[in-house]
Amino acid sequence: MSTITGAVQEAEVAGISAHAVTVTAGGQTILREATLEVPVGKLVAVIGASGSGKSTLLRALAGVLLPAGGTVHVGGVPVRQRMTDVGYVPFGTLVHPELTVREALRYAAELRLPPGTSAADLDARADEVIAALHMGEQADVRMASLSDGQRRRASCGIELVGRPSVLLLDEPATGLDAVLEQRMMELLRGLADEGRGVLLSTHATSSLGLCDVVAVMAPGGELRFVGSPQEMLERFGVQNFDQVYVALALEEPRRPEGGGADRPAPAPPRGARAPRGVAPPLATQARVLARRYAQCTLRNRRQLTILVGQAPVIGLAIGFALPHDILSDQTLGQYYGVMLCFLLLVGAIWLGIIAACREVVRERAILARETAIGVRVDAYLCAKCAVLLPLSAVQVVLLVVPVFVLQPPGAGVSGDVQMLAVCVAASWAAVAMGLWLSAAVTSSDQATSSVPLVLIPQLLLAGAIIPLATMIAPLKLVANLTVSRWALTGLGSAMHLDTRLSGDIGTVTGFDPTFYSVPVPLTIGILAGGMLIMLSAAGFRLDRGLVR
Ligand SMILES: Nc1ncnc2c1ncn2[C@@H]1O[C@H](COP(=O)(O)OP(=O)(O)OP(=O)(O)O)[C@@H](O)[C@H]1O
Repeated sequence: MSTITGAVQEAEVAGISAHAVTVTAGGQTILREATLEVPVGKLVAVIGASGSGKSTLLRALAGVLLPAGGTVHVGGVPVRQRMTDVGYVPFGTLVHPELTVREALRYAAELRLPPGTSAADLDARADEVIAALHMGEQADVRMASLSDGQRRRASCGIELVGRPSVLLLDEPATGLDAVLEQRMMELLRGLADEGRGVLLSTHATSSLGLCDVVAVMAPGGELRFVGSPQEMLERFGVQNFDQVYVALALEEPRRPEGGGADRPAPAPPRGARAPRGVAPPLATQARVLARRYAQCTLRNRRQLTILVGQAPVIGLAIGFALPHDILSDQTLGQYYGVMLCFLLLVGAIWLGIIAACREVVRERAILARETAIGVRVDAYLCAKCAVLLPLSAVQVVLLVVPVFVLQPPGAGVSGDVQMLAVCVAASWAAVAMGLWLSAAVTSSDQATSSVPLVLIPQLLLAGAIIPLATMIAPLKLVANLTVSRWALTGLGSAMHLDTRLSGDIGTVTGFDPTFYSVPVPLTIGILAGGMLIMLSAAGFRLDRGLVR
């Protein structure tokens, strides 16, 4: 049988220990002074009623949640300084459905193994983990096509690739049938026997006999008991593991015992070990993440077709909506010129926001995990931009060309090119806005339903429906901060609307020719600046929002 023993021995291994860890949330204590140790070579299970705090304990141990009190150490060093030593598999699966198992593990290896690891070693590491997980047959199957149990194993493999000395798994057996559950527990037993500390939370009791230690959580976040499976049966006065839940429900709330808070803090081992992991440099991270994102985007054919396909449809709709040859009309053409610019920018902003608004939030859990092992948020956002910006440039070309064919703006080739450039800049700023939105929400549904909140002000404040000159001063100030206002100025300037707008039409509509007399490169520069500001805001939001 393949093992990953050699890999574990290469690194200094150390167990994880929590002392008197307390977690509060929403004004309540959800974990009370929990003390627990997971030494290397041991398999530890945390059981307990739903809502008793098992996941909270794991998150605190994994360092993804900051406890209100107590300490968590790996090899004597605070866990937050040794995140790369801890493999954490939250409930559910942290995988990209578009990738195969081999590809996912290969990317994980690139992000987790030391910089400079050769391509052959990265491949070998992915193969080694596939073999250890007995997933040879599924190695080239996409995650989306795997069963739940197989996906869980693959999630576990993604963490194992980095050779963690501690592995924490939140309910890895939930939803598996009895046979698969037994196999999962045997796999975890094997991983512990190979020399790492393994902790899992579980509701399943049939395989608890495989564990060295069982920790029992009682409602209210109280760690009621820590000991061997046999000691647990004796402590609760029951014959089998299932009955522990019944006995626990009948007990009064009380202070922890066994491994609870009464124990003194475990002394850090002498010569506490330094963190092992050194994350790859920013550029390498950005490259790996961009490759992975591009691969996932290209594989998601239906989504890509919708994104790209809607651009010419919107373009044709704009082109046909305007009356034929109206732009050459001496009077109305000026008004329709403004409308043409407005519709183009609305299309460009729409395409940018829609392409980006779900792209962070849908992999938020993966990002949280990867930032914990050293992936940088700026590398992540660069990778998003490396894919989304070219994609939205293509969309904008497909939007603009039908419009120009059906309604030539009459600004000459250089004017057309400038208009195209402004539309691209507006869509890129909108991509950044979409990424910020995606970073600020917590679900894809929230992202989609929040799009009008950012889009409607862009429509109202552009200066086409309500001319800027007629706005009250505070609104004018806000309008000057919108993408659409500068895109309209840029497009109108490229179309020479300043000279085309006559006083008559201005009197009727409120349009001001000076609004369109800004150099086009300046408007593009302003849009680019806006894009950078919004990307920074997205990065700031992610930096603050991923770890509590
Ligand atoms: N962010 C939060 N804000 C408020 N309460 C929270 C938060 N996270 C968890 N809780 C509460 O803390 C308690 C423990 O939650 P936790 O998810 O750790 O329980 P669990 O034992 O893992 O449950 P299950 O077995 O159902 O997964 C629950 O009552 C939960 O509602």
